[in-house]
Amino acid sequence: MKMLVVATKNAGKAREYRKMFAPFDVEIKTLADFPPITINEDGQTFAENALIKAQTAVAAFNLPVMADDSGLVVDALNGAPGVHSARYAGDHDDAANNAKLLRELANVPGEQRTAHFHTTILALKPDGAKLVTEGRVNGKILQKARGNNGFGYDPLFIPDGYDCSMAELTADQKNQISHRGRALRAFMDQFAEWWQA
Ligand SMILES: O=c1nc[nH]c2c1ncn2[C@H]1C[C@H](O)[C@@H](COP(=O)(O)OP(=O)(O)OP(=O)(O)O)O1
Ligand SMILES: [Mg+2]
Repeated sequence: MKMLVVATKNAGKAREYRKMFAPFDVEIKTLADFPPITINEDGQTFAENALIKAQTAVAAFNLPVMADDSGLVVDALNGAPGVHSARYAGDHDDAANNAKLLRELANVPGEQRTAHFHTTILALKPDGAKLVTEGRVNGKILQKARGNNGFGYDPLFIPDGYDCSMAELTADQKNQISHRGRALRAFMDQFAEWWQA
């Protein structure tokens, strides 16, 4: 069976990838399955950070790697938190990040609270072959958190066309519409060709 390392330390992402890869003939490992490595996510874009994650992991493990750099882009905040989503409030703390987002948007009325989630997936083989796909989902930022599923900013994000938050969807429902689900479907369309190349 093909073995692919998903270069993430995020348990929420790892859970989503394991579920989405389940129908395919691919064994998924994550960084939790290997001795710890340090990844400096100092890129200016999602694509740069995804490349940094993938290159660091390929150099450490000499295995095919897939990295995910993602985040929340809020129009009224000129695109913040964007590539800084994970450390928006200082350290990697979802509750603190959500609280800061609500504070920053305190005076922004409902119709101006538009936002989207973005994911760039970048896969890299030790021979340098690359595969890059992207996905996004548009929505709005709620005034108050709702729901307990998912992770990160999900309790504050209401996808367009829905009247529940991303954290009130089941895992399957979220994967059907999410930035990550869309990026992964585009990825799987090209996966076999990339793997064999
Ligand atoms: O579906 C999502 N639902 C809610 N929030 C999300 C989602 N997807 C990304 N996010 C947020 C979480 C984190 O604040 C940031 C990702 O940052 P990002 O650097 O890509 O991931 P991370 O540091 O958590 O794990 P890692 O870099 O090891 O993959 O955007
Ligand atoms: Mg990160």
